Amino acid sequence: MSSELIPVTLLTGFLGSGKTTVLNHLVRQPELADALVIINEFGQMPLDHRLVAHSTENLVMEMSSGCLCCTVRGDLVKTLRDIVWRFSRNGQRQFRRVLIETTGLADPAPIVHTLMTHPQVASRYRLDGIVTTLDLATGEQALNKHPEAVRQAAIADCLLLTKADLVDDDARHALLRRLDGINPAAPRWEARHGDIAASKVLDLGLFSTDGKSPDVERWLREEAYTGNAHEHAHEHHGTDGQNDGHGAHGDHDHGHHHDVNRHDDHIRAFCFSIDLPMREEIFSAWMEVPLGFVGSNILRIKGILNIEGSAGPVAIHGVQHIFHPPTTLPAWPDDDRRSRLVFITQDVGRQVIEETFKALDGHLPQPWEAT
Ligand SMILES: Nc1nc2c(ncn2[C@@H]2O[C@H](COP(=O)(O)OP(=O)(O)OP(=O)(O)O)[C@@H](O)[C@H]2O)c(=O)[nH]1
Repeated sequence: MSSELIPVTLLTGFLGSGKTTVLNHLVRQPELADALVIINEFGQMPLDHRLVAHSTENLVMEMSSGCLCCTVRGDLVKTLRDIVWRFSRNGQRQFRRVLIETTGLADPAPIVHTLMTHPQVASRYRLDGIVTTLDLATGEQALNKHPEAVRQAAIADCLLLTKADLVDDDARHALLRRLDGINPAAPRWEARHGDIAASKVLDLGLFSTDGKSPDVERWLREEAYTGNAHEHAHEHHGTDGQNDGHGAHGDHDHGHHHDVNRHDDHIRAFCFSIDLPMREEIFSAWMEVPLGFVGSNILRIKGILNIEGSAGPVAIHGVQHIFHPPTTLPAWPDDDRRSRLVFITQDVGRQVIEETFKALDGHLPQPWEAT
């Protein structure tokens, strides 16, 4: 069962955005005393933690198939396999969760796919969440210049805004507004000199280590996607204390300048619902058709589905065109039995996805309306 797999947190973020500084703070906290950290072999900063393993990441990957995201990270598979016995004492595993720090330049998708699909990895681990650091001082520049910085932000389950000490409110607001377009649902927290509570970055998935029932509402946050790509509800849901980065962008000003070269102007974030239970074959075909065409342009999909004959909702979760094995949840979170899906894509509008569904099923999915 998914809740029994070892949770893995992926810490990603652009070069120099503060990943190692955050990691050093995290590992000092009791929640992470039994977390094993996998860091890149080339990382220069030492980590003061008893459970550390190293992995290699090839910065340049040559792909004959042309699909970078489908590269299986053989080195990571080996590391994830080996740590289970390397960090065992008297047959007892010494860690309960894993944190992986990626290199700043790497597209994290191959790592995500390795975690989700490699049989030896997926049978033992589950992706708990993708945490992306974004430097408040230079984040806008990184988003302008580097498409991988936009992708890292778009696929995040949680955004850590670092170097808050270096910026004024105007700069902070400008970056937050851009993030409304790139990733409207991920909670945002500010981290000064790496200071962030571990609880903010752990248990971001449907399952928590304490065995609580899945919190679908918090996980899906479809209400944050209402409206089109650049008209999201500015829904804030961080409440407690100094690291809450949400309060800072409560205005509804969408008057940012649209530069045609901005990578994030290609990002679309939307959601929709489907009223009637759907046949599993329809859903599978729907996923295959659009994904066959636009594969790597779909950055993130999450959803709960009402599949005919299934006792509970089926949770799906994909990064690009690779899906975590669907999980049937024990119960619906409320009386609403519609299937609900959220998408973050690059250059693929809602219409493309809707029309493909209509072609298979005969009617259009409905734009989501929060009830
Ligand atoms: N002023 C300030 N500096 C910070 C903060 N967080 C990190 N830094 C500095 O920013 C630099 C880069 O931080 P790292 O933690 O090494 O960033 P990284 O993302 O791990 O870097 P790479 O591994 O090279 O991608 C270091 O000099 C840190 O001391 C912060 O909140 N405020």
